[in-house]
Amino acid sequence: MALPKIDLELARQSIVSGLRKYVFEIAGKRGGVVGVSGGVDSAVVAVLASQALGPENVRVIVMPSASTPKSDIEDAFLVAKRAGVPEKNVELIDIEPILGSFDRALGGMTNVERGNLAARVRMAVLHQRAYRYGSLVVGTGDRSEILIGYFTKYGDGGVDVLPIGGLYKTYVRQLALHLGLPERIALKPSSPRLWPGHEAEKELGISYEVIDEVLYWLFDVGLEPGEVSKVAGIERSIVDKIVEMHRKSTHKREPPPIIRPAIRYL
Ligand SMILES: Nc1ncnc2c1ncn2[C@@H]1O[C@H](COP(=O)(O)OP(=O)(O)OC[C@H]2O[C@@H]([n+]3cccc(C(=O)O)c3)[C@H](O)[C@@H]2O)[C@@H](O)[C@H]1O
Ligand SMILES: Nc1ncnc2c1ncn2[C@@H]1O[C@H](COP(=O)(O)OP(=O)(O)OP(=O)(O)O)[C@@H](O)[C@H]1O
Ligand SMILES: [Mg+2]
Repeated sequence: MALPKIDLELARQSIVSGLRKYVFEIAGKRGGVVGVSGGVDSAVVAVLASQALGPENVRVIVMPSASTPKSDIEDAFLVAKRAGVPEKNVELIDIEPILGSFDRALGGMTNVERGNLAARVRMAVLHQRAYRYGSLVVGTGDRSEILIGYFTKYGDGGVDVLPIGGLYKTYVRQLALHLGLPERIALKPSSPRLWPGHEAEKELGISYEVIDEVLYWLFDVGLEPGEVSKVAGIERSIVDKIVEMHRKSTHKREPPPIIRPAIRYL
């Protein structure tokens, strides 16, 4: 069985009104800043942020590195246009020189170290811009990535609000089509592009179709792993791997534990 269908228009409306309320009323800010990559998550968030906050109150920052394909940069600009964000609010910031200076200062890095650093450099840029414009950093993490910990701690995880954090990747793709985004973007294979050729499903070793179905049975229905395997017809070892990804990434979803000192007032 595949994931059940959802009312996409209801999801859209509730995210738009929730985001508007959070940014303007609860946080008391003027707008939102979004890092747009050319991938589906940031495309959907850019459009929803524009609908929620007004296109003139949204800033789009495109931040390629050496491992970003040119076609992604073009898609990112197309997304900003489709979201109606005025050209003056769209910025291209090449992060390669910033990464280069870290490389020199740190004496070289592995692919993974450099990739996670790229995510943290983007986070730092987004917060600098957000502060300047009296805005919030609008995050692009989806429910699948959050539940399995597939994001860089204090990198793409270092955001102020998560409009699609309650939607599995499968639903984000459907919402992208519902919002009228091009199929090329809505159906683009998910890729963090943290190193050349880096693709999410290759690294994870499981497709999002399977991940989302397992997460649905575990977290929405509340079944045990053995039951999930039977109901979904998915090998037990795959279900266990997803459960393990969730368990091992608990620290990414929670604030750092404070080690409580023993205090005796004298
Ligand atoms: N048990 C524990 N309790 C508290 N903290 C713990 C910890 N274990 C590790 N840590 C800390 O966490 C750090 C490791 O976490 P982290 O730095 O995130 O590193 P890590 O989870 O190893 O790598 C990030 C993963 O997210 C993927 N990613 C990143 C960015 C974007 C996207 C995307 O989909 O676009 C995907 C990336 O491909 C990679 O698989 C360690 O350096 C350590 O500081
Ligand atoms: N080149 C980039 N320019 C601007 N922001 C980026 C860039 N690469 C990554 N980001 C930011 O990091 C986030 C995490 O990347 P991620 O790859 O998970 O999202 P995505 O590309 O929008 O969608 P998908 O996960 O399907 O690839 C992006 O949504 C975006 O906010
Ligand atoms: Mg991507």
